[in-house]
Amino acid sequence: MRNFISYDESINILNNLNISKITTEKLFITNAIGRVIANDVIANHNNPEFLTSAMDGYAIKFEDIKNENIKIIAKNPAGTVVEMQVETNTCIKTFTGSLMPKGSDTLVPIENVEVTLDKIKIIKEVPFGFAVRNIGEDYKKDEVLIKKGTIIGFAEIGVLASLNISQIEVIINPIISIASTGSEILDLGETQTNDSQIRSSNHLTLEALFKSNGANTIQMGVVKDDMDSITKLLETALLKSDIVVTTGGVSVGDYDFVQDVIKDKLKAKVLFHGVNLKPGMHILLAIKDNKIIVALPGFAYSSTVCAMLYVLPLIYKFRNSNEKLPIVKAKINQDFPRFQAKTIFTACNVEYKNSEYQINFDGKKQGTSAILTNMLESPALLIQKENSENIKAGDLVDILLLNNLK
Ligand SMILES: Nc1nc2c(c(=O)[nH]1)N[C@H]1C(S)=C(S)[C@@H](COP(=O)(O)OP(=O)(O)OC[C@H]3O[C@@H](n4cnc5c(N)ncnc54)[C@H](O)[C@@H]3O)O[C@H]1N2
Ligand code: MOO
Repeated sequence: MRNFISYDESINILNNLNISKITTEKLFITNAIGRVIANDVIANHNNPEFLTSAMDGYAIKFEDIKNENIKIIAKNPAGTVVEMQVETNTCIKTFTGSLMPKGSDTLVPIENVEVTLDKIKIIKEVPFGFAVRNIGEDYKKDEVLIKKGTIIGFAEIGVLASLNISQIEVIINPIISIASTGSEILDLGETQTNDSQIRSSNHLTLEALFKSNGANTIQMGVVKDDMDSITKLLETALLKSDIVVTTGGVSVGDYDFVQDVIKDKLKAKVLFHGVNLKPGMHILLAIKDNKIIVALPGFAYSSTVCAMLYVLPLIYKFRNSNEKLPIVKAKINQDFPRFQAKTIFTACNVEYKNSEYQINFDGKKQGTSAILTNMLESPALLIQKENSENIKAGDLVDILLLNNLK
């Protein structure tokens, strides 16, 4: 008899896995978008380095703010360093991005002055230090600007560029091989020869999910319920990848061979097979030659949910990143009793309204774990833990935001 462990225990086992192989490569910054940075990025200068004008106007000494007769002694375009110094009764015309001239402390915008020949009269006062960007306004020397483990996006690229860093060291993404098993499943374009055959969606759903969440994927396609074919496929996949993910063949049927291949043919170390979880109770996690095998159930909703719960955290581990599954609180619109003594993930709709996430089940189909269409549009998964209370309308519940994983 199979020993079903709790969901929390299965996640603990996953979290305790040691990933020895974390390797890095150097990339030009815009080729590193979506990758995880391997080291902290520390500012080697203040930005700006000098007092800098934030508007077009006249650099003055603040003591002259009520002076109606200030002489313009020079112009100070951005990109130049003006030699002259602002003294009492004088100003220097200064532009956005120009350094503030020596002696000045305040910038009076063009709109606030009347100019007559080479003199200005301030018609609208500004406070001391107006429109002057302080040294280190954006960042200070020695500040940690980007922490290791961060995923590189547009803001990181901009900050790296401002530091004159063209190449960065990033973690090499894990390689995941994906295969779907089942004698009834057909790959795209394969000719259907009898009514029991269905199109395989799992191998492509998972490829998409893993690719958009930081893995390199090897698509192994579909394989029939045949011990030798499954063994060969897994052996090849293990050679090429860090993680192998299969779907189907892990339940109790006569043709559920994936579990037998993993246990008896490959003699992999099984960490668990069976979790008190809905969907995905038959999930199997094993290790073979330091490679991880995740055998997911065949149903489309089950395999997708389990891939999110177990494989995405493995990707985060391999990338040494600070990513986490996007679990947030939401207000539920109806009572929701827990119908099984399991941890249950139920598809719902989510929207952000009145400063909170709100969920409902409008249009969600009920039936088996085969229903993948419940994950279309604006989906989330309601999480009910194994020993949680029945949920009441208006309660704040935990949900997993699915569109953040697209
Ligand atoms: N007597 C029992 N029967 C079942 C149990 C059980 O405990 N006792 N568990 C049920 C649950 S829960 C699940 S989940 C499934 C898991 O079974 P398998 O992992 O062995 O998966 P299969 O039997 O191969 O397939 C299940 C279902 O999914 C369809 N499928 C398979 N592959 C794909 C694919 N690539 N794309 C789309 N759909 C796929 C397949 O046709 C089946 O309908 O077992 C239950 N039975
Ligand atoms: O545990 Mo199965 O994956 O619900 O349908």
